[in-house]
Amino acid sequence: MSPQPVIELTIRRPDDWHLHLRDGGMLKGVIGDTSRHFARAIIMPNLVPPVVTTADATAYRERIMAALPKGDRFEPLMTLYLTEGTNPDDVEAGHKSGLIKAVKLYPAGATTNSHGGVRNFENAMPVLERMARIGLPLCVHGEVTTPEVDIFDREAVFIETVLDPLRARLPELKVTMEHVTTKDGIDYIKASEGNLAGSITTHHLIINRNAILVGGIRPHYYCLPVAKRELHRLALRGAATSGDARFFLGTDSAPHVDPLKECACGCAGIYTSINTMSCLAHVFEQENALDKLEAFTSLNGPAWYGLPVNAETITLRKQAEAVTFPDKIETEAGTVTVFDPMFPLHWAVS
Ligand SMILES: NC(=O)N[C@@H](CC(=O)O)C(=O)O
Ligand SMILES: [Zn+2]
Ligand SMILES: [Zn+2]
Repeated sequence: MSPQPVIELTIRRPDDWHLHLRDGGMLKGVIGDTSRHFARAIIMPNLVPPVVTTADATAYRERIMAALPKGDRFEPLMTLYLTEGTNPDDVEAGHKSGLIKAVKLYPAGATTNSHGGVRNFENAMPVLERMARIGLPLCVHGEVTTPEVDIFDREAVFIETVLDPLRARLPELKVTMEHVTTKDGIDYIKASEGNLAGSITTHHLIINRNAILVGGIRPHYYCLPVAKRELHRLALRGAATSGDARFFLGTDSAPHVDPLKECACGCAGIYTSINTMSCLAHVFEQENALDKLEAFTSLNGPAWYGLPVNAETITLRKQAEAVTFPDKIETEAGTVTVFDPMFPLHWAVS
């Protein structure tokens, strides 16, 4: 028998444009899984209490750097959590200092730790106007929270009733639609004239909503926005593997300890930092688009955020034996279940 051909792919070192690192023992337990492969990441500010001011972000950045494994090089790109009381001058000063790379909009009640988010958008307009003026991107969790709107429709309704009117009012504002999960979101971004881009997670390229509900309720596939129908997954895959510069990776890796996932009211979030690059190589190979992986993970994001691409590279190698990842990782905060893509992975990062 002839040996299996080795397929190798060298790409610029990737970045993660949407990441939850948490704090304390969880931060220490998960950061190495990101810094192993990724050079930079947009750090989500939904801590308890949230990262609201430039001073909060400065202190959080220091805690992240202190938790980084020795010898790893990693740059956290800090964000601020938009509240109705956010001070535009503080945002501008944080941006000018180089610390703040984006401001994050959570509609109040939309997701984990979003109760301090925005209820009345009028109250956030002064900050949004300032951001439009200084070119600071707004990252949005794009879901409405209206109880009458079905959870599977919340992204589409957000685009129509919140995002589109906001963009019409502030055309200069740069908006990143975070973790796009629907064909509606993909089509909206593709139809935009500019100032709009979208991040796509690893898991939404792999699972549809069956993963959560078929054969039993599976809390480790529950995240927000919730995974949608197959047609939406296919639209996401098409966009991610197209090379279109408006789409880039934001893993939304969102660790919660198992007891908070496996209970009567489980938290939303999927932990993918550790096996994301292997999963993505698999997906891009399935789509015959390995030549577009670098654009998605390493080129389109920096271009959107106005940052240089990474000088270093990583090499992905396809091997005959499956690459194994732990089912769970142990952190000082507790055990975290790792995303199971439900197929064997053969791509290893060397
Ligand atoms: N994606 C998730 O399901 N959860 C995120 C919040 C978020 O990104 O909406 C979290 O912080 O746990
Ligand atoms: Zn979100
Ligand atoms: Zn997130």
